[in-house]
Amino acid sequence: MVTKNSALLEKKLEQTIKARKALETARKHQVDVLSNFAAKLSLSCKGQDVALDNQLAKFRGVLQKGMGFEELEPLIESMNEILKHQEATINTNNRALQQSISQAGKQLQKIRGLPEDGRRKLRHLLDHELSNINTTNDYIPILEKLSGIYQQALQLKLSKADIVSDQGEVQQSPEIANELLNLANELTFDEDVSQEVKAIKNAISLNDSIDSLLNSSLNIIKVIVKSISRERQSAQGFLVSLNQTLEELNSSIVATTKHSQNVNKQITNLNKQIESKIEGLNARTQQATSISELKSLVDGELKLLSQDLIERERIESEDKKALYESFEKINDRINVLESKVNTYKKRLSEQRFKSLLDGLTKLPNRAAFDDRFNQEFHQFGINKGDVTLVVIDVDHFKSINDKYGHSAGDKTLQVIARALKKAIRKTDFIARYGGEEFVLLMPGMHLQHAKPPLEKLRSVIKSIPFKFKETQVQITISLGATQFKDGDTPLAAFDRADSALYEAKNSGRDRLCLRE
Ligand SMILES: Nc1nc2c(ncn2[C@@H]2O[C@H](COP(=O)(O)OP(=O)(O)OP(=O)(O)O)[C@@H](O)[C@H]2O)c(=O)[nH]1
Repeated sequence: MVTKNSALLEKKLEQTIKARKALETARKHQVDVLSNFAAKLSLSCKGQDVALDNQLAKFRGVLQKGMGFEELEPLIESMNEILKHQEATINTNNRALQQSISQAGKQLQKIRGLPEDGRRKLRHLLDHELSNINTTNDYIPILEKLSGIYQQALQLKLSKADIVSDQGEVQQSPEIANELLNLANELTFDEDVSQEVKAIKNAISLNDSIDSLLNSSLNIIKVIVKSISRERQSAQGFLVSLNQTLEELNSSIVATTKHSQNVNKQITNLNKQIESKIEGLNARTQQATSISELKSLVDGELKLLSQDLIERERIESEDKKALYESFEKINDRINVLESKVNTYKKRLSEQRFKSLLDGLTKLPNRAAFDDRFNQEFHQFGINKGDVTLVVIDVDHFKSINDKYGHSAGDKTLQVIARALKKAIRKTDFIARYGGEEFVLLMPGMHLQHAKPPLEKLRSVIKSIPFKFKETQVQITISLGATQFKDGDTPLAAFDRADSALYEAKNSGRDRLCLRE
């Protein structure tokens, strides 16, 4: 019985030992997996904090040796302490990162001419994505997007600035060439500089290397200096002749005054003479004793008196004649003066008119547009009437220049300008903003109502039968429109129309886009 019991006990013991071994093996496996995992996890935390790195290295060493929990516990405690600080540091860093991303984004928003899709992405990123961040990793896609938009902006800037090759030599700069062309377009002081300006424009469009552009800039400055000095000479000439005429006028008046003073003296003397003769006659008539004596006395004195009176009349009539002649002369000189002043006034007003007119298309230029734009904006501030603003840009205009020459490009701009002017209302205002860009102001026109006439404008241009070098060419325009709204600034309104134009360009050109 005892043997049977002990055999049973032995068997149970064996089973228990086996179960315990299986449990230990499973436990060891679990501890190995966990240790491995903890070691990997600790490696991924590496690099955040030196003290934490040291503790983690020790931690991994202890795990590798398979030491007990007693050795791990103090390490875990000190790492916990470090991690607590680490969390606070990460939070502060994240806040700083968020702030700097937001600042960088706002800075980017200020860049003019950023493509519309970049501008939209940026707005979404700043208004929504940036405020929905929970972990540091969430910043990564945002930073990627931001760096993409930065690249776009950088490209935009680079295309505007000088591009220097790896070898250090300055290459082409199409944007500067554009600006110079616009400047050259405004040089329309006198007919005789128009040929020079034409030659400069040709040079700019044929070669936009920095050296050649510098040369063209120099030539533009020379034309300006020449026109200014001619203008100054002409102003000086006018002042000299004005002065001369005034001097002549003055000496005429002085001579006339002197003459009149002389005549006055002569007449006063004669009057005195006549008076004393009358007095003498009076005294002698009282002494006369007979009629015959009285008669001969009066006869003699009257003869003398009448001679004096005739003399006085002669002097007076000569004086009148001299005065009349002198006034005639003065009048002539005043007339000459007046006509000189009028000629100069006319020239000045022509100059002002010309300086507000684009030389090539004869449409108002950018300066004229700025004047009118500010005026309309001011008016809008007072009466809040509808004003639609449209920016119009000729599509692929560069290729016209490239394929058919700059003169063909010029002619195209003239034809388009004429067609645009013809197609708008009398109350609208169109100007050449620069290059192949036009701006249109439509006072009293609501943006939605502007759609049909603007679509018509687009199709009018599209249907012009351009022909270059025997080739029929269709030219299209893209339009971006907006309207003034409360709280606007001229710049904000213009930017809206401009970004609507970008949208029209980016979505295929030959179209109108509206931006409320
Ligand atoms: N003939 C001529 N060309 C001009 C004048 N002013 C600017 N340009 C040219 O206009 C072209 C404008 O080109 P881009 O700004 O690249 O635009 P685009 O070719 O019209 O293309 P999209 O606007 O993108 O459709 C440049 O080649 C300028 O040299 C001008 O007065 N006369």
